[in-house]
Amino acid sequence: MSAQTTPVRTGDPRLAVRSLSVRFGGLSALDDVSLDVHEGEVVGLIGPNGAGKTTLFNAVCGLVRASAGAITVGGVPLPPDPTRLSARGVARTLQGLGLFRGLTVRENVLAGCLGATDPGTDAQRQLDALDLAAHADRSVGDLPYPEQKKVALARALVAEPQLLLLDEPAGGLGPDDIAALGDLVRHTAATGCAVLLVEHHVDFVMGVCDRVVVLDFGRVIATGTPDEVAGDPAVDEAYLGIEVTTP
Ligand SMILES: Nc1ncnc2c1ncn2[C@@H]1O[C@H](COP(=O)(O)OP(=O)(O)OP(=O)(O)O)[C@@H](O)[C@H]1O
Repeated sequence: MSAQTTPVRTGDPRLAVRSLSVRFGGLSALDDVSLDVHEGEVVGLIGPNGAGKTTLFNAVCGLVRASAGAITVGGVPLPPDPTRLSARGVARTLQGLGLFRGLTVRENVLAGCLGATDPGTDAQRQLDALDLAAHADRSVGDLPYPEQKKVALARALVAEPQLLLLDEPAGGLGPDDIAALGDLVRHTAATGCAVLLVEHHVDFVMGVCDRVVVLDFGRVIATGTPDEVAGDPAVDEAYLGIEVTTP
């Protein structure tokens, strides 16, 4: 079977990152990074530890200041204030869980409903959609880890974001939960949401993403469909740890 080729996308991207650089003192965490995520598209952002993936998420969320470059959502520059992101249709999950452990499942989901006109109804709809309703009034810390990951997703999805940033959503999950997660990510994209996904689980990334962007030492070293990226020797060398020899 021939490799997929990158589809030609028309129209403005939902997320546009242009020539973004972020420095921490003398360290260049991101260097001239550009990427797009379109409506209905799932883009994977992969790379070795320390490549700059979380820094890019933090820059999109206004948590770190760029030294150069621009970020727009829906063609409009993001406000520097991270507390206003949900009003701009941006939601994010965190590495690990990032849940309020002292609160119930429902209360955690309600935390994603800031500014909603009917947060109780929205939260219930999302709890039902992710099969969490039976646990709604339990303390979130009492749930098994995969269910807690689902609560974190529910909190991000409840406001029906236009741009969803997922930071290692498959981390700590077994094969069945990862398969269900893949279905959920594809379903979310099918509603028109643009999804940017940071993940170390390569099989998951290759199975769920339309395109993949590979970072190494803060720079984009490859971009394309999963097939294109998987066949790129620079990616094998930098990310998969395979030594590439030339004949
Ligand atoms: N607040 C910070 N202050 C100083 N250096 C930082 C800060 N945040 C990240 N870094 C550095 O920036 C580089 C990129 O880190 P980042 O966390 O974005 O990488 P990553 O690709 O997300 O890694 P991982 O896969 O391990 O999560 C690393 O060298 C890291 O040590």
